[in-house]
Amino acid sequence: MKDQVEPHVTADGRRIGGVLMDLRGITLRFGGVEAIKNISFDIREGEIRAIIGPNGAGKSSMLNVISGFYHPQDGEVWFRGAKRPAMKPFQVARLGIARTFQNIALFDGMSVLDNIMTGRLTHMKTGLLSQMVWAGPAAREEAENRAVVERIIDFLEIQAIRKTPVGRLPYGLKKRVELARALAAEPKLLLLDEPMAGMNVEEKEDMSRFILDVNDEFGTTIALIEHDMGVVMDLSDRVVVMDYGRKIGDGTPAEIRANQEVIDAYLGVAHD
Ligand SMILES: Nc1ncnc2c1ncn2[C@@H]1O[C@H](COP(=O)(O)OP(=O)(O)OP(=O)(O)O)[C@@H](O)[C@H]1O
Repeated sequence: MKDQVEPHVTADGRRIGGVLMDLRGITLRFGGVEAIKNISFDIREGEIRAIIGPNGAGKSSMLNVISGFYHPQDGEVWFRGAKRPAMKPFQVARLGIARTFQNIALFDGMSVLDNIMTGRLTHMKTGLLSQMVWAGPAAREEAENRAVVERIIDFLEIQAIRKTPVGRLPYGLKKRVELARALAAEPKLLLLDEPMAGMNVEEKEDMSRFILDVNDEFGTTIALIEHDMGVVMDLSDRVVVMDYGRKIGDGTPAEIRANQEVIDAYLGVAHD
């Protein structure tokens, strides 16, 4: 379906724009293991893009290339029309790419609010010292940061737990706080590493709704890895399928469902 890769408005009224991230011929090796084999695909502005594949296919490695945790031996990463040089993850974050992790990475002893505030660090310009003495620019910046965070807390419906230490929260809410922290960075591209892993049906429904709302309301482009096939097919505009480090499918959920190589490699095989 050629028209799906041109800028267009989706059936539900969302605007999909030009290429935001372009991965060109990415190859990543760990010693003798080729985790990613010459893979190319793009992520378009405003879309929800899924990366799927059986265990060990190379999905996490690909997400780690996108977020700057891994540097591919071959290939190019283009972001917002420019070739991205090898960067440290915090530099990639400053470009406007935020992520969540497969295993929740929050500070258990800190409140929900403070955890989400850490997501603003990439935006902070004033030094720690001026923040401590509450000097003018620092106070203004703090107020701006608080405003962004408060909006996200409202949006994700976590007002009631804002003061609660994260360690005391049930799993589904921790995942939501992690999403909130990533959103606090106001990313152009949000990377979600198995956002539904370990969730019950109700929690999955909530998380799906929030992902769709974030994309719709903030216009955030989202790339996600997810094992739950129903969720992937419902949420995504386009899906990349990996198997043994290769790309074996790339298209709309309907195209992926009809792709024989994908069915053989993945969909027909019970997972987990
Ligand atoms: N840090 C590493 N060092 C060595 N080998 C690695 C490393 N990370 C991944 N690999 C290997 O690269 C391949 C792809 O792994 P990766 O974790 O990216 O797959 P995945 O599709 O995310 O799998 P899963 O669904 O199980 O999380 C595997 O063979 C894995 O063993």
